[in-house]
Amino acid sequence: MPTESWSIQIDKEYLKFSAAHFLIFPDGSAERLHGHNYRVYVDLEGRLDPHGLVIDFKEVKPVVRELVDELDEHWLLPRDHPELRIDRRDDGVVEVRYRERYYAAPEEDVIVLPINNTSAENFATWIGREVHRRLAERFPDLEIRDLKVAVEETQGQRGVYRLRA
Ligand SMILES: Nc1nc2c(c(=O)[nH]1)N=C([C@H](O)[C@H](O)COP(=O)(O)OP(=O)(O)OP(=O)(O)O)CN2
Repeated sequence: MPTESWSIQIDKEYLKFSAAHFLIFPDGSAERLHGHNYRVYVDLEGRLDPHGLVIDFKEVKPVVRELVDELDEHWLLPRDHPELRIDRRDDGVVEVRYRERYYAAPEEDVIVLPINNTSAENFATWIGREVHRRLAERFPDLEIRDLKVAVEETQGQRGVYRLRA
């Protein structure tokens, strides 16, 4: 028996954020601190309502937009890496230590995310869970069957998170 499904896809040039990061590799080596213009893509599968909509694009885009705006122009740090230390000083400076490295930055420039490495996959995970949480909160009747969020770090390479209900 064939099954049918419906989804919306959001791929907008303005759904992007610029951020600094460094990735830590499995052998413990780490990239230099550098930045990317990340782009975010969202696919959402749900029930088709009597008006022929899964959900109005206009309801989803602001949720993604507010997330990318929150991340934009920050240094993104992983809270849960086992060897990276992040300390907030009383004078509003964040100190970051990784092995022999030491950095200090104003706390308003830094966002510490609940991830273990600043990979595109982990950014997609954090954004995907937040999109799901915020949509569920704002649209309690929305039935999300499948949500896919991709984060493109450099052109043509993306980390993808998928949540299936
Ligand atoms: N699975 C992942 N692998 C890598 C990630 C990641 O997020 N997930 N990230 C990086 C780097 O942070 C990096 O900035 C991208 O590196 P690279 O592949 O070298 O990117 P380029 O587009 O500059 O590479 P080209 O040589 O132009 O193809 C690394 N790996």
